[in-house]
Amino acid sequence: MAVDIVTSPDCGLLWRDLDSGVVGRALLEQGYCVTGEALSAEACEQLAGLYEQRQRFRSQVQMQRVNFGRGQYRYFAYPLPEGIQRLREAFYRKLVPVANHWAQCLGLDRHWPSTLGEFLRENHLQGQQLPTPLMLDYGPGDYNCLHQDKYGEAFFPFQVLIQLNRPGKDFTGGEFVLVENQARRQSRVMVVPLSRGQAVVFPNSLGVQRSSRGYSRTQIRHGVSQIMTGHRRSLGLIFHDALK
Ligand SMILES: O=C(O)CCC(=O)C(=O)O
Ligand SMILES: [Fe+2]
Repeated sequence: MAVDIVTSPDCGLLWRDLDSGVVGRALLEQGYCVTGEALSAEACEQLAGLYEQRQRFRSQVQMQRVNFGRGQYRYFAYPLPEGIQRLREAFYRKLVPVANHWAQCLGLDRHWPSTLGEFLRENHLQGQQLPTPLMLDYGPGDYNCLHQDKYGEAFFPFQVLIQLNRPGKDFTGGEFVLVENQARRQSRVMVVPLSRGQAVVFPNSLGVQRSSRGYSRTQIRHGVSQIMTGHRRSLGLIFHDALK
């Protein structure tokens, strides 16, 4: 069946298979969670093609100019393409129980509302009104330095990255990586294997480690290793909006 990611998302698989309990356990035990195929090959191609439609984006960043690495990304403008809006809402709904459990483990005085709409209304009242879903575009030699996507006081503790091309075929290198830092410990690196259409759910900034006395906080950063050959595009879903 033909899909049109712009007007109607192809995320039936996601709603069926993405179980909050499974995601929560993977985040705690492994540090991240890779989903099954969140988007079909056709949906990935359509999404990757949106990058050329300049009017869909509010801004563009040349990563080299701001010392973020090498490559380019664009933040979508509101209203988001329908498919991206629905993906963002669907992921939020699945992740919010995990976020609230996370807050309990870490002793954070935070509670996230059950729908993305409510969460964003709160963000907007705090002045975080700019949409943060983005597409990234990398060519040979490009890379994305380790970073955290914080855009103000309001934040959601997880974010999602969807791989839109075929690793090993459309590009080589360009691995998505996470690095965990914990006080008085050496850093731990996680290289996340992703095929086209798969999504990874990962901590936005604060990680959780089980310790003998319960849970402790870690700092998580993410990035992309250098693309060796070909081109790589990805879709990032960040749930909090950004300050103007
Ligand atoms: O291109 C990637 O895989 C990383 C994207 C990223 O930094 C993000 O979605 O926040
Ligand atoms: Fe990022």
